[in-house]
Amino acid sequence: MKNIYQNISASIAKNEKLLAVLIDPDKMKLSNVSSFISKVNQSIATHIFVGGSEVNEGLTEALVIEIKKHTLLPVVLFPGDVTQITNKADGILFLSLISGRNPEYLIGKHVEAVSKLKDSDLEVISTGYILIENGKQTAVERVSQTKPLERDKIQHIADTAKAGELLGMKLMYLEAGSGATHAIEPKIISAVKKQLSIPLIVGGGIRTKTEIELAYKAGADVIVIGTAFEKDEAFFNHLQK
Ligand SMILES: CC(C)=CCC/C(C)=C/CC/C(C)=C/CC/C(C)=C/COP(=O)(O)OP(=O)(O)O
Ligand SMILES: O=P(O)(O)OC[C@@H](O)CO
Ligand SMILES: [Mg+2]
Repeated sequence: MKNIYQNISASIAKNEKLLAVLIDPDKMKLSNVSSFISKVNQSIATHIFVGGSEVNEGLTEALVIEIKKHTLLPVVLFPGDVTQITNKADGILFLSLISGRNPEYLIGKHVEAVSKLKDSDLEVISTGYILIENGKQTAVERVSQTKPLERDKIQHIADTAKAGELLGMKLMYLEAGSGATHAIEPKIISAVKKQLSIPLIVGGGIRTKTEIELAYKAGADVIVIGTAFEKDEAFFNHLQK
C-alpha cells in the first residue's frame, strides 16, 4: 500500500517540514543518477519529484527506474504531460492548472491520463497548481498558453487556492516557475496558508537556505527545489541531515 499523502499529513501534524528535490528527465544524465541520489539521501530531502514542462517520451521511465535503484525516498511524478506517466514511480501529482483558463490543463490532460492510470498502482494525488508571475515568462506559461496570477493580487491568489480546496483537491502548489528570478514572496505564502487546511507546496527560484527557512516560516509545508541542485550539487552540503 502506498501512503505518500498520509505520510505528508502525518509529518505536518508533527510540525516537520518537507523538501522535494525535483529532477528533470531532460537534464539529468542516467550516468550521474547514482552520485546525485547519494547526495539526496544524505540531505534533509524527504521526496524526489520527477518531471519537466517538456520531456521526450521514454526518458521519464528510464530515469525513475535508475533513481529507484538508489533510494528509499518516495518518487513522485510531477508531469507536464500525459507522456510522463510511468508505473515505475510511487505516486503522481495529478495537477490541475487552476491559475489558468485553458481547459486542456484544467481537465483535458486528466481525461487522457485515465487509461494509463487505470492499469497502474501509482498513488494519485489531486493537486491544485497555481502559477504566479515572477517577472519573466516561464516554461509552464509557454507550454500551457495561460497567464500566471499577478503577484500583488494576494487575495485573488488565496481565493484561487481555497476554491481548489473546496473542489476537493488534496494538495495546493504555489509555483513561481522553474529557475524563477524571484521565489514566491513570504506574504503570499502566509496569506494562502491562512485560508487553507490542506498541505501547501511552494516552488520556483528557491536557491538559498535562508529562502527555504523564510518559506517554511511563512507556511510552506513542502518546498520543491530543482534548478539550484542542477546548477550546483554543492548546495546539498548546506542541507545535511
Ligand atoms: C494530469 C497530467 C497527466 C498532467 C498534468 C498536466 C498539467 C495540468 C500540467 C500543468 C502545466 C505544466 C506544463 C506543468 C509542468 C510542471 C513542471 C514539471 C515544471 C517543471 O518543469 P520546468 O523545470 O519548468 O521546465 P524547464 O526545466 O524545461 O524550464
Ligand atoms: O527549478 P526551481 O526554480 O527550483 O523550481 C522548482 C519547481 O517549482 C519548478 O516547477
Ligand atoms: Mg527544470
